[in-house]
Amino acid sequence: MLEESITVLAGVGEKRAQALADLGIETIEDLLSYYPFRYDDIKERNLIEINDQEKVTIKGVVVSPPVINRFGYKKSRLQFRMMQDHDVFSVSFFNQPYLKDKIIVSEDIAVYGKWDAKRRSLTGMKILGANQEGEFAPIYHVSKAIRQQTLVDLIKKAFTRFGEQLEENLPLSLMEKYRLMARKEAMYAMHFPKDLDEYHQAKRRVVFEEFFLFQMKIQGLKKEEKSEKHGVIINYDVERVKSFTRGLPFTLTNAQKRVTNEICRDFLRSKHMQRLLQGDVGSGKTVVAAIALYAVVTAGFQGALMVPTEILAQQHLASLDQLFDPLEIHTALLTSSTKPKEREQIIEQLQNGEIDVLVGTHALIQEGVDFSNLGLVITDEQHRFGVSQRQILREKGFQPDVLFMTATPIPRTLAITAYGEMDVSIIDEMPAGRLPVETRWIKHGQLSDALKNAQFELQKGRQMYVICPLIEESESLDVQNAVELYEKLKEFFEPGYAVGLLHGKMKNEEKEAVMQAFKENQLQVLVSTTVIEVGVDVPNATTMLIIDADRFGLAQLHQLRGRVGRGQEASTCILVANPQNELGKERMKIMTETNNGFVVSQKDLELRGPGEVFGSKQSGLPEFVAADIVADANILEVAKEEAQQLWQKENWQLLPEYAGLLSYLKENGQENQFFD
Ligand SMILES: Nc1ncnc2c1ncn2[C@@H]1O[C@H](COP(=O)(O)OP(=O)(O)OP(=O)(O)O)[C@@H](O)[C@H]1O
Repeated sequence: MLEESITVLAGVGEKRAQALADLGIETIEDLLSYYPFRYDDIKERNLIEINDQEKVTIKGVVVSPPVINRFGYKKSRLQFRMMQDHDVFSVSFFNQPYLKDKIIVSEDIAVYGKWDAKRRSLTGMKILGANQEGEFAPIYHVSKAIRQQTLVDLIKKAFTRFGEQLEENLPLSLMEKYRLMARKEAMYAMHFPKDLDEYHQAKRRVVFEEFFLFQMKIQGLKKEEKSEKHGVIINYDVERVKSFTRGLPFTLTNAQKRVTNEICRDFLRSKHMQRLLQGDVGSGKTVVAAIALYAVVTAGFQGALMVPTEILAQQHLASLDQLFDPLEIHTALLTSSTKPKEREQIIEQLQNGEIDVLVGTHALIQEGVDFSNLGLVITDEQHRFGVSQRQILREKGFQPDVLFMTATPIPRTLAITAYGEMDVSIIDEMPAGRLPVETRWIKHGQLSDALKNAQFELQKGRQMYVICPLIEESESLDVQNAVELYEKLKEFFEPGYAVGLLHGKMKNEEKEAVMQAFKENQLQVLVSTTVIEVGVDVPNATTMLIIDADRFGLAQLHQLRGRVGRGQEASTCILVANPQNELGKERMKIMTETNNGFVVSQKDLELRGPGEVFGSKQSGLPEFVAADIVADANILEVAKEEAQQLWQKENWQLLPEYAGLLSYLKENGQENQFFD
């Protein structure tokens, strides 16, 4: 069975299974659909046409026995000579002495490696069987514990044993209409394509399948939601909402008023709200969320606000508590670190309706958390609240209105295509009195001058963030970096000003305590990794210093910069970077030239490509394995239309042509009401 654990494969014990699980591979099906992220071209090449330093596969005959030289304990070089046509050249393999047995004089061999034209030698990376099939070698994301070859072997084994069970899940009519490859062949070819054309065909099929299945779920859910007779109308108390808004510490911007009206209008309709609220960093989305939650409560419903991190959950709760009258609105916080006893109490109070607004991380919609009357779910960016989450709530009997908030401008058509129908509200105006953040780019050598300047700001009673980069390869290096910087800055600023440290490895309570101290101005300088990226709001912080700024993407830099300039004071963002390439320089230049998030995102798209920007978790769009919602937008559009049409067919579920599709959808977690 495809859902079986990978431990059924020979060679996968407990340890290896764990290493595979770390890569997200737990079942046979996971393994079969763990596609390579690129392929090495291993088409055999002729010596004459190869350029210096090119990675190639050369086929020839072995003309000298292999010789091994050892250096030190583990290092070695294995050398032999090969001949192609009448050309003889040398081949070296480093630190792979065990390959010796594969090199037999007078036999044919194919070696993949890097060609050094001057020396006429090949530095070997791999020996390929002389009858290697295909022109491409798949390259996977692997880990220390799982090597490329191990994965390839496992995937091949899994195909041999389970490949026959990969049943077709697309209806024949669609396969014919779009000339799609069969599922089994396509999945195999995604790993081991014979040639480029086969790869393209396989990819097209796999992408179509992903989009089509996704759209089937979305359209199915929509149809179901529409057919519910008792769509909820959230009849909020206009006067109370008005007076709440009047009581805010500031007047709403026109843009905030407009989007609030749009949301409130949705409440009064029985149709479910599915709205995307876009607004640049600091444009005041949180307040709009607060008004929406307040309105829902006045109508006797409960509201939930989901955010990606604990710190943010804490912070949002604190700001809501400040805005709401505690006698009137009862809020609570639920995250994965809420103590069991407290959690129990919260759950009870949710069920009996004592809690009006629940703020939390995704723990909020987990098993065992039941509301008494949930009317609205607001989710922050970076948070997926997709089909399956809606499904979970539906099963609990709720179909709340949903508001997604994001600072990343997702092109409208894209959002609609990806989510089904979605309305979009845009806050295109900053609160009055905001001064644009001045952004400067300096080199590392100028850092101490920048710190001295920053000190003037601190003297005025302001605060400062210092961001050190995330080192993706290693979380511990990351922490080490942050700690070193923290020590240095402590030396520089203390005793006059207190310096705090925040990084991903700290316990949640520690993080909260540091954040709280910074909010209360007990700390004036906060050294942090990117954990503060989204949503942190300390208006008194006016300086943001980003170390090695060229290592961040533009959208991320803009998010970080958005942490300052949130009050009435002039703020500065200093990018410290010695970029190694043009792209890095270009990024620094753009940041110093514009403060507009929409422009930054547009440039980010141009420089990094859509896959990087929208394929990433940041946009809050659904994630796909092989498909890319921007690059494959045409296929997405077609898949959406096809899914829509199919759902319009009366009882398509009963027709034999769709048996494969239906059983696939059922087996993949969609065995809920709307397919029965
Ligand atoms: N109309 C307004 N007038 C003055 N200040 C405002 C207004 N709206 C919001 N603010 C303040 O501006 C700051 C930023 O608002 P908020 O945190 O809601 O922004 P956001 O859009 O959620 O930003 P981010 O995407 O960075 O989280 C807050 O300190 C908030 O109190």
